[in-house]
Amino acid sequence: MMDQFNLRYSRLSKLVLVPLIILPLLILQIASSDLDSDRQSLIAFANSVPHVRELNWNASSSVCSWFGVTCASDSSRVIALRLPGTGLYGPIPANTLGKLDALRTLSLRSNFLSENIPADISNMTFLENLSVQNNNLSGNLPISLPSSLIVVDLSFNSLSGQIPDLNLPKLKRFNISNNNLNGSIPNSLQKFPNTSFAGNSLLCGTPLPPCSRFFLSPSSPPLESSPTPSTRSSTNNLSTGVIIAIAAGILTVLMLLALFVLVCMLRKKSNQSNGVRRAKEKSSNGGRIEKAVEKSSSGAREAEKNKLVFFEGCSYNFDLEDLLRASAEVLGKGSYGTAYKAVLEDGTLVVVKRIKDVTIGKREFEQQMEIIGNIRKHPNVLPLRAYYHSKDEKLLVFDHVPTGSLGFHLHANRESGRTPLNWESRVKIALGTARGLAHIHKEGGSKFTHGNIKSSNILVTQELDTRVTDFGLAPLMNFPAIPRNMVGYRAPELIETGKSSQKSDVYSFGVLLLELLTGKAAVPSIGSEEILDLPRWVQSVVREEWTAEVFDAELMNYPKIEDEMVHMLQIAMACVVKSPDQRLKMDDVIKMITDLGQPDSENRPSSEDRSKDSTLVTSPLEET
Ligand SMILES: Nc1ncnc2c1ncn2[C@@H]1O[C@H](COP(=O)(O)OP(=O)(O)OP(=O)(O)O)[C@@H](O)[C@H]1O
Repeated sequence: MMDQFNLRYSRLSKLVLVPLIILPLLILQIASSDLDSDRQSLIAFANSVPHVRELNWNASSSVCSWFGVTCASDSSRVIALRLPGTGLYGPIPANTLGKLDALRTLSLRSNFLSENIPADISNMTFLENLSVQNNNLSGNLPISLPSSLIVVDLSFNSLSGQIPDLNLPKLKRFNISNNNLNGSIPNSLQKFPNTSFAGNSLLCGTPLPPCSRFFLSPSSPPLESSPTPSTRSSTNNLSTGVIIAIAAGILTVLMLLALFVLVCMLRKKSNQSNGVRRAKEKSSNGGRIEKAVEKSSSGAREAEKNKLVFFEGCSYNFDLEDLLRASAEVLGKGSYGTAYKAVLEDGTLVVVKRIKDVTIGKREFEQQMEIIGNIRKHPNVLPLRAYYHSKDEKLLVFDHVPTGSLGFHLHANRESGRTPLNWESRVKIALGTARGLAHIHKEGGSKFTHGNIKSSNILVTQELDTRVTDFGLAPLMNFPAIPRNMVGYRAPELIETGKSSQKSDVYSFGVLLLELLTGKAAVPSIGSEEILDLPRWVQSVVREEWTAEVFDAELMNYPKIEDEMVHMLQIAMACVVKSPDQRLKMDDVIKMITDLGQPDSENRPSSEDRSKDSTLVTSPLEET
C-alpha cells in the first residue's frame, strides 16, 4: 500500500514538480538568450560605426549598464538606445540595430550617420520613438516603418525621393523638415503642421502649397491628364479675330517688358555712379607708401590720372596724395599682394593692400569693388573703405585692427607661455565669423563668395569681436583663382574645378572650426605643425578612437567643456562633408553654435538624463 502510494507520489511529482522547476529555468534561458542577442547586435553596431565619444560597452559588464542603453524592468531585453551627439560616423549597417526587436526608443540624433535608413528598422515592431534628426542620412525613406511609432523625427538630413504613404496610426509627432524630399505629402501625414515638412523645396500639398500635376500624392485621386472634350473643342474653335487679338496682346506685353528692362539698366548705372564719393585729386609725390607703390612702376604718374574711390558711409578724410605720403610698415605678404599698415600725417591709421597680378580689366575691377564696397555694414565684417585703380597699381584701403588676426592669437608664441585663447573666446570668435560670413553671402548675392576664409583673414578686436576681411578678391585674378595661402582650407570641388562657391566657403569655415578646436594650423606657418588636411586628420584620429588627441592641449585645463567641444566638432565635420550639397548652411551653423552649451531639453539630454535608472520608461513624447 505504502509502496503504491510512493509510486503514485513519485509519478505525480514528476508530472507537477518537474515542469514547475524547469519551465521558469527555460523562460530564464530564453530571456537571457534574447538579451544576449541584443548585446551581440549592439556590439556589431559599435564595431562597424566609428564614434568620437567612447561608449564603454565592455563585454564583461551587463548590457543594461552600458552607456545609452536602457533595459526593461526585468532586464530581459534592451528597450531603448539613446546615443545623441556621440560622433557616430557613416552608415547604419543592416542586421545590427534592426535586430533589436524589443526597442521602444531609438535616438541617434546629432551625429554623422550617412546613407540609407536600413530597411530592417521595420522589424522593430514595438518602436515608439525614432529620433535621427541632424545626421547625413540620404536615399529614400523605407517603404514601411513600424506601425507602433508615436514620434518620428528625421529632420536635417539629406533624405530624397517621395514620402511613402506610411501606415502609422499612432503617430503624434512627425518631423521631416530640411531634407531633399519631393512630391506630394501623403494624406495620412497632412494633419501635421507645415513646420514638419518645411525646408524640402520640392515637397508640396497640404499643409504646404498645392502640387502641380507632376507631384501627385500617392493616395490622392489622379488628375485629368488630357483636356476634356469641351475644352479641346473650344480651343479648336477659336476664331481668327481672337487669335489676332491674342498675338497683338503678347506683342504689347513683350514691348513693355523690353522698355522696363531698359529703364532698370539705366537706373542701376546712375545709382552706381552716385554710390561712391570720389576723392579730390592732387599731384604731389614722395611718401613711404608711395615708395612701396612706386618701385616697380609708374604708379605715381598714373595716380595723377586716377582717383581714390571712397565708399559711402566712410568717415576718412584723406586723398591719394595723403595716402602716398603715409609711413608704411609691412604687415605681411598674402596671396593677392602685400598688406601695409599706413600711418597718415594726421595720425590716421589704415591698412593698404597692394594687389598684384590682377588679370581683369578696369571696368570689371571696378564692378567687383562696387559689390564688395556696397556690402552693408555688419559688426562682423570689415568693410572695404576705398580703392584705387591705375594701369600699374591697385590698392585697397581698410580699417586697421590693431589686435591682429585669429591665426596670430591661435598659433603665435605657443611655446613662450602666452595666455591661451580660452574656450569661451573661441566660441565667440566662431560665432562672429559665422555671422560675418552669412552676411557676406546674403549681401553679395547667391554667386558671391568670400573665397578665402582662413584664420589670417579673421581679425579679432580687443573685445574678441570678429571682423571677417579679404572677401571677394578671387575674381580679380584669372582662373584658377585659388589663393595660394589657403591650401588646407580648399574644398575638394574647389581643388578640382578652381571655382569657389558659397558651399566651398562653408567647407573653409569648417576647417577654421577644426583649427579652433585642435589648435593646429591648416596652412604651413612658422611655429606650428604642418597638418594641411585637418578634416582628414581629425577623421583618422576619431576612427582610431584617440578622441582626446583631437582637441587642443591648451583647452584641456578648462573644466566641463567636453560636451561643447564634441558638439562643435560635429558642426565642423558637417561643414567639411565631401559633397557640397550635404554641407550645413551658414544660418544653420549660426543656430547650432548659438545653441552650444544651452541646456537643450528638446534636442539634447543632460548627463543626468543619460544616467537615469535603466528601468525607467518615460513617455516617448517626452524623451525625443
Ligand atoms: N585690416 C587689418 N588690420 C590688421 N591686420 C591685418 C588687416 N588686414 C590684414 N591684416 C594682417 O596682415 C597680414 C597680411 O595680410 P594679407 O591679407 O595680405 O595676407 P594673408 O591674410 O596672409 O593672405 P591672403 O592675402 O591670402 O588673404 C595678415 O597677418 C593679416 O592678418
